[in-house]
Amino acid sequence: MSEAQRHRVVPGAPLRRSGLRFLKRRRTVLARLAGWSLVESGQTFLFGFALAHALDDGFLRGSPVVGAAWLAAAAVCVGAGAYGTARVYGAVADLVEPLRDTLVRKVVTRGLYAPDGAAVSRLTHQVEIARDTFAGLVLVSRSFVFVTAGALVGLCSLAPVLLLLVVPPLVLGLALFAGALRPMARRQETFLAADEAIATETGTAVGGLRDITAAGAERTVAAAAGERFDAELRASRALARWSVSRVLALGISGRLPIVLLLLAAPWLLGRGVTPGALVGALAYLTQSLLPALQSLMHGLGTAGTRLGVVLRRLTAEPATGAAGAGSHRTPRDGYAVELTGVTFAYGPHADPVLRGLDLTVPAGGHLAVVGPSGIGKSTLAALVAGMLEPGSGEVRRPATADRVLVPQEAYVFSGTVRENLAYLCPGGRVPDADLLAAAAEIGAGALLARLGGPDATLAPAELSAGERQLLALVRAYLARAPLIVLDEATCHLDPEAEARAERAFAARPGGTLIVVAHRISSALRADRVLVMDGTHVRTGRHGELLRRSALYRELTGGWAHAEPPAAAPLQPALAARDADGVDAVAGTRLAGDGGHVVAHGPGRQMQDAGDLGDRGALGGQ
Ligand SMILES: Nc1ncnc2c1ncn2[C@@H]1O[C@H](COP(=O)(O)OP(=O)(O)OP(=O)(O)O)[C@@H](O)[C@H]1O
Repeated sequence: MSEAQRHRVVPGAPLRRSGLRFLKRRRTVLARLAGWSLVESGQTFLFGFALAHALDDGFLRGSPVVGAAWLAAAAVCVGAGAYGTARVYGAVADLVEPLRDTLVRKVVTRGLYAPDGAAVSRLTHQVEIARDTFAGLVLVSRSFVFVTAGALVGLCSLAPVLLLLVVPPLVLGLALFAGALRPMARRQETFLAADEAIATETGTAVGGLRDITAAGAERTVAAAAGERFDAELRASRALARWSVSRVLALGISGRLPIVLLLLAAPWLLGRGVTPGALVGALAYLTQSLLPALQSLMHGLGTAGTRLGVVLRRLTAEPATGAAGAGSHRTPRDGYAVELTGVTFAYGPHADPVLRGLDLTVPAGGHLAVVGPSGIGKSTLAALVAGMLEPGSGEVRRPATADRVLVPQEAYVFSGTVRENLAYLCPGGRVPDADLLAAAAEIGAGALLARLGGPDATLAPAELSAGERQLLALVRAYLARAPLIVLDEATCHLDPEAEARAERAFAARPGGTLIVVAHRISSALRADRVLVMDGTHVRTGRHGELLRRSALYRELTGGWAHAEPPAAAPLQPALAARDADGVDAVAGTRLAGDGGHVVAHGPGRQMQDAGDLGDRGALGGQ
């Protein structure tokens, strides 16, 4: 599936709007860029002007010293222009780097909600393409504007009549180019999509060569690949046809004025235009205007289209119906998450991490997931949050906007505290009062004050891992998503801070909380605990599990009573197995459900419990 198919392509208008917003917010940088460009373009103006005066006032009048002085003045201006160019690059960097940050943020966010194999590639490759292309476009279009202005002012100062020969073809050629830009962009986009389709098709074929040969499918695969190549050929021909218009536009706007100037030279000389002015005008046209037009038309025609395509893809929403967000059924009324017969393995030949797992979490529930290291807790969290899709079975989860996963590694980016915290809020905005209240609830009030409040700028590298986690927790809290999944998201906090944050999430009215526990105290706070041990899953209340699950007793440090040390970190991998009432079959099974969560193995009828409390295992055991 190509990128274009995998993601809903955003029409051009929203992209343009966000582009304009991006530029509006950077008015100061743009002003600086314009200022240095003006310095740089001074040399354009002086180049033809000084040449004309060097001839008319100097060399043609037999005063070589005057002529040389004019040329020297032009040379000084070249030095000033070079200084301006150097500063221009600095300003361009200030414009381009924030774009890169914005795109990385978008891609990372989308990667969290709808990851696919190309997410990393988009991040590293396409963001770099976007940044470089954007920088190139800024340089080229800015240079065109200032060089053209410099040349036209120069022509006017030499003899206003010269503009009659230059401006009409220039405008006509630019209009032709502007008209062809959109159809050309569409052809370019089709070409890129066809190119990608070839890469995908051949990549798949190469990866499955053995299977193709074994199945005798060589002809079929070759025919499919052939179709892709034909499609690319058609796309490249269409693109080539439209590229002719670019050559035509360049000819009219850049080369026709030179021809007109030469043809009209006798007439111009007869109307008082000096030979020096003619030479100066020729210099403007050949040395400034034509190269600037060439760069502009090449830059906008190719790089501009490329930038448009890359930006649309980077900012596109995942397509409904594709793998990832959007293609799922939401849970039935009263439930936050429902897993039915879920099997998941990392790769086609790997052993499943989860096999036939059934699990329901009611809306408003608070579930803690415990188990030895590497048993599949994070995998379960990722399946619940929609970061992974099951190999078989079904996960019913809330829509993308209604669920938030907070991973162990907290993501904090350069920007203000407010930008970081409001990041998951609609429009990236939240009233300060809400922001401060959320921070206080989570226990990040002191941190916020120490950082300097919502407007302070964050330097992520200077924050400790715990501070980053606190910020990520506040961000998740502010998102007001009904389902929050904390995957060891508090592991760098001390037990008290962890307890405060978890309680804040659990106390949200109607909010569902799933916590992959780092310390056993997280299990004590939950309504229900899910114990994973690879072959079995047990759920129940803490006290009940202490009685019924040897593994749980091991994990809680061997405490047989209902109150183990609250802050004890969970023990690492254990070989313990539940001894009571467990199937020998490798598969998850219901054991000791207490009501809010149901987990059982394949072949069992799904049972959704009311609160059975200590009445023990559900029927069917
Ligand atoms: N991206 C991956 N590719 C391949 N295998 C993976 C991947 N992520 C996890 N695994 C494997 O899947 C199994 C379950 O991993 P998971 O991270 O879900 O366990 P966990 O219980 O959360 O462990 P921990 O408590 O150490 O975080 C482990 O054997 C792990 O090595």
